[in-house]
Amino acid sequence: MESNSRVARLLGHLNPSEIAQAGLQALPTSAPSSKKPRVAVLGAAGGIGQPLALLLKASPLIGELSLYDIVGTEGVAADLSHIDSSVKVSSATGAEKLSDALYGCDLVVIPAGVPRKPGMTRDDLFNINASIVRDLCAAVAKYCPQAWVAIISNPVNSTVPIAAEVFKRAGTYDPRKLLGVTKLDVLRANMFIAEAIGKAPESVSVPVIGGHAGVTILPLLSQATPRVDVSAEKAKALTERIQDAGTEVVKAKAGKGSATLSMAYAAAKFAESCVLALQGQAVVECAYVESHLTDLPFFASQVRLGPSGVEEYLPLGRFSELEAKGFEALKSELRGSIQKGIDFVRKG
Ligand SMILES: NC(=O)c1ccc[n+]([C@@H]2O[C@H](COP(=O)([O-])OP(=O)(O)OC[C@H]3O[C@@H](n4cnc5c(N)ncnc54)[C@H](O)[C@@H]3O)[C@@H](O)[C@H]2O)c1
Ligand SMILES: O=C(O)C[C@H](O)C(=O)O
Repeated sequence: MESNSRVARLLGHLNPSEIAQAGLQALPTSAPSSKKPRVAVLGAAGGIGQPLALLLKASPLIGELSLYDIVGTEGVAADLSHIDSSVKVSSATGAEKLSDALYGCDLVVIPAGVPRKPGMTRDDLFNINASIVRDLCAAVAKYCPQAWVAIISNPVNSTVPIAAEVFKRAGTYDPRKLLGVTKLDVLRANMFIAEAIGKAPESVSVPVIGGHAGVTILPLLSQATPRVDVSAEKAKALTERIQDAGTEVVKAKAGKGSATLSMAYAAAKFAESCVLALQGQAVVECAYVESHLTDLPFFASQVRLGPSGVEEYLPLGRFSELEAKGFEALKSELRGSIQKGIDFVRKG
């Protein structure tokens, strides 16, 4: 699996004809599946979990929705099960029922864990959320080792490396199927830029790279569609607003948690992209994944998803001066957060 993972990363830099010219063989890709998938939400009774479950229950792409939490799952499932959509809803509560929740899942979405309060950083959540993600991923490795795993729980910069280590230990690690969810950063970038340039948000697309915390969130305004023609000062202000957007919500909620509704929307869209990819469509998303695009072992960038998971890493492209500075500035924090996650599993 490890050598597969290295080849996958190498192949991520090459297009199919370069792969052929180099005499390399692409990794075996999974066949697309026509079956509507079974999707699990772990942390389904929470602030994100509930609206996410609602959006997935309403999705025509999902076959079964498996809801899991340590408390309150049955009520959420009973409520959702009255909605007249074909998605079958099941629920499981407590660690002894986790296996029931995970069996047969194609995609596992994890928003389990505590959210920030004003004055906290995402890293302040590490002490509680690291072990939650570790234990849930250990169960994924046991009960649905083939599933794609999308991690929302913060600090994402560390929880994704934690999940990778857990899967490596279990011998089930496939880096193409482990995705840190950074789509909310993209939605925010699209929205704030749309407001700034007077365009419809639906027509705006801004790649966001790096990680998911403060300065590690790096929106690439210079690569946005349509072109963003603003002063350097305005570009800096917009970049900082996107980087601080999570904190903006934490402050506004004044002790009652962090972004839940926008996150649920972002996660539902992301989950649908994963499902479309599983079914054979090529979909491009920004996600925080194991990567060799930079010298950081995990990095968020645009990736092309297909039936096997991440099938191509899109190039980072040319940076503006502001972005080049931002890229240098994010490296040490992101590297530290990645190492903290790895050490938690290796030394913990
Ligand atoms: N990636 C992102 O962009 C992003 C955005 C917003 C929030 N988040 C993060 O998502 C996480 C959840 O946020 P929230 O607002 O939904 O919090 P919440 O407290 O409202 O909900 C969390 C849920 O997780 C459950 N839970 C706790 N331990 C569990 C376990 N071992 N197994 C299963 N479920 C468990 C809780 O019972 C609760 O229902 C936080 O860590 C938050 O920082 C990430
Ligand atoms: O800011 C937070 O703590 C939650 C989330 O990471 C966000 O970006 O909204």
